[in-house]
Amino acid sequence: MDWKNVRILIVDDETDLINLLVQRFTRKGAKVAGASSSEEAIAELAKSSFDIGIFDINLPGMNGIELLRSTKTQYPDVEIIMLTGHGTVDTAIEAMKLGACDYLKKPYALSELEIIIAKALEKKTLKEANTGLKQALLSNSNQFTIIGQSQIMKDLMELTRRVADSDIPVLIEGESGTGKELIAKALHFWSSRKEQPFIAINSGALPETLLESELFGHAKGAFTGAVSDKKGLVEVADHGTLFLDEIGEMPLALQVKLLRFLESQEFRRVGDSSLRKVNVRVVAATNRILEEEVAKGNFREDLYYRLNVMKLPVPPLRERLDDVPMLVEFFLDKFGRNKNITVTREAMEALCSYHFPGNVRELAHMIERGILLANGREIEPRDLLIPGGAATRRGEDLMQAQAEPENFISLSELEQKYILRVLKACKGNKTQAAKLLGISVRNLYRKLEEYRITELQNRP
Ligand SMILES: Nc1ncnc2c1ncn2[C@@H]1O[C@H](COP(=O)(O)OP(=O)(O)OP(=O)(O)O)[C@@H](O)[C@H]1O
Repeated sequence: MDWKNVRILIVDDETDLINLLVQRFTRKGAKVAGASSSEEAIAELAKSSFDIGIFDINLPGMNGIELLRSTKTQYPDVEIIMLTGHGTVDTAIEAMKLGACDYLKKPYALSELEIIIAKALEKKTLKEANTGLKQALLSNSNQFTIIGQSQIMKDLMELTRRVADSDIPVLIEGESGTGKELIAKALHFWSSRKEQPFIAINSGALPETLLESELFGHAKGAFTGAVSDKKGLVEVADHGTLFLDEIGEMPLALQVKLLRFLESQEFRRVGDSSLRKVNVRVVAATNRILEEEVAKGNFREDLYYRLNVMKLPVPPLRERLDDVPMLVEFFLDKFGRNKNITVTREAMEALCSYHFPGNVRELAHMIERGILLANGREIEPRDLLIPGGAATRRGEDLMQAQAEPENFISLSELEQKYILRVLKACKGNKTQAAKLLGISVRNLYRKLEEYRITELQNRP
């Protein structure tokens, strides 16, 4: 095995052992860091990137399993080997379920550990080679979390589980950012195909000819630049799942070929006459209403009916606002790196009354940015940069001024008018007004004072 530049993180509370391993692996050419607690390990992981993590299960404070869980969520590409003590085989099995690539019982011979490292590295290299597939995204990570306690999400999860193991194609419909790719992953990782590849490709990202050769492969010389035979993604995904994102954008000519493939699992590489057969489960997603695309002539009706046999509609976030608090907690954990960052009640209220045109993706970005802007303190509504405050959706009319320059007013004048208007709508209730404006009550009072609005309000 070539140890050159392999980046390894060793986490063990026995510093002598760390030193021994650091010396040994560094001599071989690896770049090695050591940490004697999970907290130190988290800091190391934030500082530099690693290929392999070797974690002792028994660590003081946050234990190795928790460290594994957190690392796999934040840095899924790190391959992790767990070191276990006596009687912790159950924990080792749990670790494997959580995404550890292997485990070793203490005491162990160094040569044993080196073999396991070599295997982990091989696995990682293989994954990376696959990831290199042009325009395709290969995600072997079975580490995904779908948050959703609302009835509508529970029903969707239930349906997803029920259809996961069937081979029929599935159509996932939903607005952008609702979590369609997560549902596609769930369909794969909750099925018996889970050990096989999950290949995702955006059907709208490539011109027709390139997309065809990506999907079905090509023979050497099939077109300029086809310097060798190339497997299509349907072959790479053999026995696994092929996820066709943005299916509504697929060129019509290719839709015919896809339909043929769905019916027979047979295809021909571009420029090659031999018929090939694979076993692939196809999952497609769209943020368009395909039925409308069919009516407009942009999508083939026969393909639509084939895909529509099993449809999973993913609801927009505004239709399941009761999921917002849990999602907020989830993203605080994810982006806050266990620093226990919280949001103020006002911020949570502002989030719970926002309409999220960008759905869960927008919420994730808001929290990530909020953590940055709050810089260690509790996240307030202003840190979330909710577009125009929560009330904008109903305040659109203020934007409808005639386009003549003389009709426009200054921002502060607009703010003043807007605050007054919201206050009036809330019958003077400042808590409610602040909520609609997406600011804290304190901030509202500050603005009222600044604009002397109380006086204005009291005018006859
Ligand atoms: N229910 C959920 N729980 C946790 N994270 C979620 C959930 N839904 C979406 N996300 C996160 O939001 C982001 C967007 O989700 P995803 O990419 O699956 O959406 P999409 O519907 O496929 O979007 P697009 O149509 O734009 O491709 C991702 O980071 C995803 O992990």
